[in-house]
Amino acid sequence: MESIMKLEKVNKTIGSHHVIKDLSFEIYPGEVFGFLGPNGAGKTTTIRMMVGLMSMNSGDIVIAGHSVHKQRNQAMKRIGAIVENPEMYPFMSGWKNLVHFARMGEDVSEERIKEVVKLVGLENRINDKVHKYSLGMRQRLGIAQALLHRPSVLILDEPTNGLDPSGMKEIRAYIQRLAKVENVAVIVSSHILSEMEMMCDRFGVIHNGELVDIQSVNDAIADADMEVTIEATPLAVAERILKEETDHVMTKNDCCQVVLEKERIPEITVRLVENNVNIYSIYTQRKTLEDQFLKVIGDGVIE
Ligand SMILES: Nc1ncnc2c1ncn2[C@@H]1O[C@H](COP(=O)(O)OP(=O)(O)OP(=O)(O)O)[C@@H](O)[C@H]1O
Repeated sequence: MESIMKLEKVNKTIGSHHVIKDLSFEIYPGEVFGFLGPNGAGKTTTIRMMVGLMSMNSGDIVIAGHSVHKQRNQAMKRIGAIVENPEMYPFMSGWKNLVHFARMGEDVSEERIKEVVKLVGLENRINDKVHKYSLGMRQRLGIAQALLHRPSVLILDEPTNGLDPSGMKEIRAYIQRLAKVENVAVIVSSHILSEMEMMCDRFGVIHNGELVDIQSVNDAIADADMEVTIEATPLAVAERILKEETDHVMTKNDCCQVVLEKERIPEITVRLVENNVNIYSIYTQRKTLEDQFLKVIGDGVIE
């Protein structure tokens, strides 16, 4: 599949600080792409360059075949974004707000407005004034507004920020659905990793302005190490054998806890049994995206 957005060796220096370093990656239609990184990693700077709010020092961003450098207007027409809080008129209804924004763009029909309202599930409340909306509803109205002109890429900076768990769940479901229905590539930035795990198809991790990891969420989950808790006696023997196999061994109550690749579990179980260790139970739990993320960025200290 051909990508819809391509970053090509993007560099940005602010003052004397080299904030973005040779950043290259691609985004595909219909996917939800999580853009992850600790505070100060360069996410907002990158997003500001994607939406044309900030220039690059070198490199290029190509959106639906249009270079942000050479064909800025065409490139920007293909982008929908909520970067800061969406601008809404609180004493106008959601519908009137959308009509107002539709007039500022080209070729947005009433049919299209109805379509985006349905996509974000605001049909029943669209005639209410925006000041009566919950934060989640305002966020969904913002997404509807960003979708009006049928962008190829939708960029949402921290879309679940400030929402309660049920609001977060709702936004997640709408984002996933609209990516598929509209075949739009959605880029979501966040540092809430459990959120990303539930919402995204792929994710990229940026640290100190550099891309340090990019992979599908499914691969990340499949590759994740397992946390294995083994209830065994004699515990001291089990502990000694496990310590020969891995550095990550902890003993708790009647159990040893180790972190291992899944493939190693059978061989280690056999070794324990061969050494006359009695095994009463083995409990395995996959490490989360959060653990993987910390592994990639180390202790998260920004240089
Ligand atoms: N206007 C500016 N002047 C000086 N330095 C800046 C400016 N804007 C950003 N920076 C620096 O660039 C780096 C990247 O910042 P950026 O805001 O892009 O990070 P971020 O990943 O979005 O972080 P956060 O998650 O905290 O929003 C930081 O070190 C920041 O201090």
